[in-house]
This record gives sequence, C-alpha cells and structure tokens, in this order.
Amino acid sequence: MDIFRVLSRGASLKKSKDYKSDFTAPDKEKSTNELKKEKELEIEVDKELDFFHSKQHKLVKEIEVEKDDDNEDDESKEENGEENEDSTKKQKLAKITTKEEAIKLRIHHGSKVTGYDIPLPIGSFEDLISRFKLSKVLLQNLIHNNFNDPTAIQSEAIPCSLFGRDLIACAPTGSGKTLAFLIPLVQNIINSNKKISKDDKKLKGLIISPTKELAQQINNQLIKLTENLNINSGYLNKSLASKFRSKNVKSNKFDVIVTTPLRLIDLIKNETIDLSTVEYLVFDEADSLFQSDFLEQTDSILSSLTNTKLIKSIFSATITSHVEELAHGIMTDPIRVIIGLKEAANSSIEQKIIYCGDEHGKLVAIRDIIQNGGFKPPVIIFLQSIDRAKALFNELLYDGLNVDVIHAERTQKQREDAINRFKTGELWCLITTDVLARGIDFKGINLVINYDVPNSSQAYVHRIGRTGRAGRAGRAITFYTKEDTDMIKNVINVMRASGQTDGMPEWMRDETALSKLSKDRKRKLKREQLERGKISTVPKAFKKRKFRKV
Ligand SMILES: Nc1ncnc2c1ncn2[C@@H]1O[C@H](COP(=O)(O)OP(=O)(O)OP(=O)(O)O)[C@@H](O)[C@H]1O
Repeated sequence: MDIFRVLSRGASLKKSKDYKSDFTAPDKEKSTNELKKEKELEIEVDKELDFFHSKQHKLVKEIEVEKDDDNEDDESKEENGEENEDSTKKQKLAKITTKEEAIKLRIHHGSKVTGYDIPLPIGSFEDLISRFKLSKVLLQNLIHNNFNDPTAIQSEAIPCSLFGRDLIACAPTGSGKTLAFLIPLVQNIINSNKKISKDDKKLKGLIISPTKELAQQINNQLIKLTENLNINSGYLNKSLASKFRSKNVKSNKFDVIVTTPLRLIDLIKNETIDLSTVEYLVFDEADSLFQSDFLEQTDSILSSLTNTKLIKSIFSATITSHVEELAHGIMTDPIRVIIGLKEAANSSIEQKIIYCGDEHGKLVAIRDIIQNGGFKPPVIIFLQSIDRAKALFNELLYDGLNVDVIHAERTQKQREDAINRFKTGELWCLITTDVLARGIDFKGINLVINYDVPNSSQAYVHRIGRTGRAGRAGRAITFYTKEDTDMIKNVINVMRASGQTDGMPEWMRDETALSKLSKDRKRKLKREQLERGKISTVPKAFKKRKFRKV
C-alpha cells in the first residue's frame, strides 16, 4: 500500500484559490479514473492508519450524505427492495463474495466456523446493505457510535443470524459480541415491522443476561442502535416488572426485552408477560446461564417460548463442551463460530502471577504495586466474597486510595453510583466480587488485580477481560498463596494457552512441572469457597476514623 503517496499529498501549505481545502489539486485536472483510484486509495489508507476503527470511512460518509439528502425517499426505496445505483457502486469495496475470500478473512481473524450451509462472513458493515438490505438508519447509528468495521465475531455471527440460523458463538472478552447479536436482532425486527401495522406490533426479541448491570448495559447499547428506528426496548428492572405485574404495561409495548432470568420467571409465573410471540432469543454469557445454579431458570424460560419459528443464539467468551452439548439439545442445526482459542484469554492482556506466601503477603504486594507506580488507574480488584471485598476496601481506604466497593449487598443505587463515578474517572479503583466479572464494559481499564485466585479458568478469563477491550492493551495480576496450589493451575493453563508464560515463575513454564487438575477436582474447586485468613494489618483502633460501613 502506497501510504506515503497519500500522506505526502498536500504537504505544501501554499494554498492558491484553485486548491481545495485539503490542499489537493482541483478535480478538473484529474481524469475520472484517477479520481476513483485516489478515492479507493484514501479509504485503504484511512483503514490502515485507523487501528482502532475510530474514524468514519469516506465510503460510509458518502452513504450518510446521500441518506441525509433524501432521507424518506431512501427508506422507501429500501422498503421496495430498490437500490441506489451509485451507492451500490460504492458498496463494491470491502465485500466478501467468494469462498476463497472468506477463507482468507477467517485465517486473518483466527475464526473457526462449522456447521451446515454456512453463510459468507461480511467484510464491512456496508456489505450488509447489498447482501441483507441493512437499514441505512441502522448503518448510520453504527457509524455515529464509531462502529466503522465489524470485529471478527461480528463478521461471522451477523450473517448467520440474518439468515435465521441458530448460533453458538465464542469470542474473546471485549471483542464486540454484544453488537454481534444486537445488529441482526434489530434488522430482523425492522424487517418484521415492515410487514405489519403499528397496532399489531408484538414482543419479538428476548435477551437474557446473568446480571442486572449487564442487562442494563445491553439495553443502553440497544437504545443507541435503534435511534430513529421506532423500535422499543425495555430493561426489565424492578419498576418495569411491577408495571407488568399490575398490568399497566403489556408485552406488545416492546419489540425487545432485556432481562435477568429471575425477574422474567416471576412474570411468567404470574402470567403477566406473553412470550409466545418471541422469535429471537439470545443468551448472553450463556455458559453462566447454563451452569447448575441457573439451569432450572433457563429451562423454565425456554418452556415459555412456544413460537415454532424461534431462533436461538448463545454467546460467551468461554463455552465448555458441556455447555455446547446442552445448547445442541435446544437448537436446530446451529452454526458454531469460535474466534481465537477457546481456552485462552484476550491476547491484548499482559498476564502475571505473583506468589505472596500468605494473606499478609497479599497486602504487602498490593501496597508495593501502589508505591512503585504499577497501579495506573482505572483499576479493578476482584475478591472471592463480599466480606473480603469490604475488608480490602477499608484497608485501601485507610491508605488514602480513591476507592469504592461493589457487591450484591449494596443497593442498586449505590452500585450504579459507584459504576458511574468509576466510568467518569472520579473513582480510580473499584473493588468487587464476581458480580462485575462478566460482560461489563468499562472503557480503558489499565489493570485488573485478582486479589483472590478465581475458582475456575472461565472465571479468570472473564475477570481479566475487563481490561484489554476493543483492541486496547491491558494488564492482569493474580496473587496466590500457599493455599492456592490447586486453584492457580486454572490460571496457569489460561496463561499458557494465551502465550503468556513470561508472567509466571520460570519453573512453572515447563508443562510437566505441575500435575494436571482432574475434572472432579476442578468441579469441587468451582463449588467450594476456599477458607482464607483475615485481610487486616491495621489495628481497629487506628482505623476507626476512616472505617466505613459498606
Ligand atoms: N465494530 C466495532 N468497532 C469498534 N468498537 C466496537 C465494535 N464493536 C464493539 N465495539 C466496542 O468494543 C467494546 C467491547 O464490546 P462488547 O462489550 O460487546 O464485548 P464482548 O465481546 O461482549 O465482551 P465480554 O465477553 O466481556 O462480554 C465496547 O466498548 C464496544 O462499544
């Protein structure tokens, strides 16, 4: 790619009146062919230099301009299935049209796609316009939110769901799985709504998430994506659930509902929600929803979804073979998309483990990181229980750190406040339990500290996945003590699979150095909480003034 040709063009600041604002020569001096080539080159260069896809591509800008010029007309052409000839020409770029191109893209992305009759991936969001008549308003909403190019999982998952296929999708943390299920869901709803009158609208989409924070985050993303599309989505929080229970709200008020399992089951039991019209079902963080503590609830939701046309998708960064087996049991000919390695963490996270001996050693280690400049905010610290999260919070508060704590015993308001302060940078460090380990998208977290070793390799992948998101770099440090001899093996396995052996002591790098955990032992570790010593170095009398009840 001739990057320098384009970058050096217009380097002279002498600007005659014949020259355009970007200092390029006037168009009349160039042939149409030259101009076309130059435009294509600019788009390519834009893409090559725009590592985090933060710039709007010219191609897309042009589609937007056309749209703005003739908004209504375009939409009606779209409805009639007509296409604007000019924009079709422009859309020729970044298309995947052959199996060979698909193979190349899949090698580049590290994607493995299996199943019967697999559709070609997409090379760009614009590709969706010609192949699936993607709504231009939806494309505009993507661009306005700076989603310019599809990530690997989006390239594969979106066409599968638009073709109405059941889907098992596994891709690294922070790689854009949310949009991978929201874009086709929204487009499918746009298509269905075109065929009916406003009064006949019915609830069509259901998204299940294991935590309230994640459900709310998904709904926020959905609201941004559906701007000007006349699509109603609702996060089933306490207040909305009570409106359903008192029959002040009916299912057909919404096109999509995002919820945690228990809230929904409560309404199913009271027969105040009608799920028989739902056509698209997504289980986000599916492996957690298919684990024994959630399985009964998941099953009961599934039995209320009676529409024979129901399309099901499951998404997670960690999908075990047991979960896949369960998924196959409820799906029809699903397509399986795996991005990267199933057992690995996101490759942009630098992982390290630190041996601390005992509990006292952990406090010494964290203070050492703080004092030696390794604690670059924003930082998230994970602990195994609410009591331990509270105890560490009071220790670090005593040290004068700008810190807060989130756990299941804090009120929804306190949790939301802390999250907002953390997001705006007012708060530097958030201490939490596994309640925030999955799906939560804090932008630009620099460091995740596992103060307590997570109890499974999946929990480890999700916790450290709060950093290193959307192409950014991140760091993860895990403390371990003599009590963690078995538990740390889960972490070591993920580090090995992710090529991060530099972050472990040299003697551990040899694969034969540590005996493997049996399946039984892994299961036991997941179920039981390790007994740990108290977190405290400062006598209570000294702490009194700063001690806060949390
Ligand atoms: N196509 C895109 N271009 C640029 N940024 C994107 C794109 N798709 C998603 N993102 C951004 O990437 C970040 C991570 O996305 P998302 O939360 O969907 O990740 P995820 O794969 O679901 O992660 P997790 O497994 O932790 O739930 C978000 O901030 C999102 O806005």
